[in-house]
Amino acid sequence: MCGIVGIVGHSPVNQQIYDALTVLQHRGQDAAGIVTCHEGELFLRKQNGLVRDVFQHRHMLALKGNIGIGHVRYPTAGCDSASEAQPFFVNSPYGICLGHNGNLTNASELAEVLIREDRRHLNTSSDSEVLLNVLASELSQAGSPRASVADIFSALQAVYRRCRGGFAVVAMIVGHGLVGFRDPHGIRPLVLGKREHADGSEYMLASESVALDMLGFTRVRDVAPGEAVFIDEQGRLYAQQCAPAGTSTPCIFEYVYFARPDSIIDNISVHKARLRMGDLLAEKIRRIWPDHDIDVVIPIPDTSRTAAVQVSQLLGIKYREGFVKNRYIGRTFIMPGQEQRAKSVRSKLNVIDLEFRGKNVLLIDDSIVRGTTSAQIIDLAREAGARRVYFASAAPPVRYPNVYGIDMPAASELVASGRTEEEVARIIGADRLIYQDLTDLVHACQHHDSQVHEFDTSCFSGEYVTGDITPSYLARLESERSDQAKEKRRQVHRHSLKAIRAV
Ligand SMILES: O=P(O)(O)OC[C@H]1O[C@H](OP(=O)(O)OP(=O)(O)O)[C@H](O)[C@@H]1O
Ligand SMILES: NC(=O)CC[C@H](N)C(=O)O
Ligand SMILES: [Mg+2]
Repeated sequence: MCGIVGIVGHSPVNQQIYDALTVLQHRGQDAAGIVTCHEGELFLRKQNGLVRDVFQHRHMLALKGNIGIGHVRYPTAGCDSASEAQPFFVNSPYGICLGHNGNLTNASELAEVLIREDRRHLNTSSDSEVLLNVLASELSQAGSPRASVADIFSALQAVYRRCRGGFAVVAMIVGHGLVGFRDPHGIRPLVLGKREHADGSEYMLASESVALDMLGFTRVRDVAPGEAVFIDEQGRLYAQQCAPAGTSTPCIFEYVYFARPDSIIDNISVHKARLRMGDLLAEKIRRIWPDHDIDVVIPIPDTSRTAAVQVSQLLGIKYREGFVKNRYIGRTFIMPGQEQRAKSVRSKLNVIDLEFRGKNVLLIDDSIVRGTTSAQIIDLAREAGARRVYFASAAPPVRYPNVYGIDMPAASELVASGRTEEEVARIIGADRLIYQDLTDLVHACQHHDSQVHEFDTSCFSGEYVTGDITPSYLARLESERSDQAKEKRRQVHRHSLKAIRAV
């Protein structure tokens, strides 16, 4: 899940985009990039690493201009090399830069057509580079020295006809303006904000509203599924529905784990959704286990805290912080390899023994995906002297791959895939395991003014809203993107780099 941001302002945007990326850092820790434009010239800095490491003072000074876009990356396609950091750039037509959150499900077919028919060159295996080239190819049909707003929207209509999958995009056309668009199902989030300046209105697009809050922009609305917006350099906003409005099905995993709790996505407060997840989980525990013997509810920091507070309150059991998190270690789940993920859990979390000693503890997490966190945490709780260790997940079992921008490509790596809840409990070592029901999760995220009635629940249900996901697609994805396949590619990459240096 990447984070994207774009700003058209009346003063330099470099620091503002940097600040926005720091609050979107939880969406991608592998690479970061910013591109700005000043008097028709582009300034780009991108590299692997966290925002604070990628941009030094000298880079910031060089990022001139009142318009720009930024990206933090968590790879879901291609590889994790710096060459695939975003934003991407193509010089023809007009000069276009693009940052993408999501995953195209027909990227390889598109790449073939781009090379064979559109005569375009692709330099990486990134699906985002494919998306940029589809946009460039369609925009080159405009045929005029400067694309009109109508040309931009008609190019986007063609992009929607060609591209499948999940995508929220910010793009910048040199000397012209900022484009934002979102896939026809609205799987990936994109929100529009506005701020008044002495010289006129300023606009911002971002993955999450928290980035608007930080910069003093007011949340105007979410970009609608299949809609495109264009803001020219003078600060005029244009919007058009470019793909037939389908059913809006935002990714439910944003509410479970990805988004910050202080964000509002599709008019749904992530914080409130997580509170309701806690309420419904507590109700289920009460229903199926009325004579439980839980002494204390303990969250697994960070994301599960909101739900855990509610579980404790509704069950009338005390809440205790039993794990202390090292604030300098990032999110484990979005780290690239299993070895790194497993090591990080232990170095990230430590126990306060006295909260466990002699007690029956109920540990709460927002989700169990590979089981990396839960298995280690349960061991820690036992070592700390817990009598019984129960575990509850605020989300249902994750049994199916995600193909829309979350890197869960291989069913075989998901601890609940093909297993019953009892089997998962045995594997992670829990005395009892309780999962949220999917209908309850959906209820927790819905509310009457949100205008969202359905969600992309594919990793829980195996139902893919784009309708193009076949067993052979999933088999190919697994063979290309499992941890094992990625590690093999990294080795080859390392060797090839050595070979180049040796020459
Ligand atoms: O079953 P797993 O494969 O371990 O994945 C699930 C865990 O990963 C995430 O935590 P993470 O450390 O990434 O982030 P957080 O600090 O926001 O909870 C999530 O909150 C779960 O704790
Ligand atoms: N997590 C994402 O949104 C990833 C975007 C894009 N597919 C990439 O791998 O760079
Ligand atoms: Mg966690």
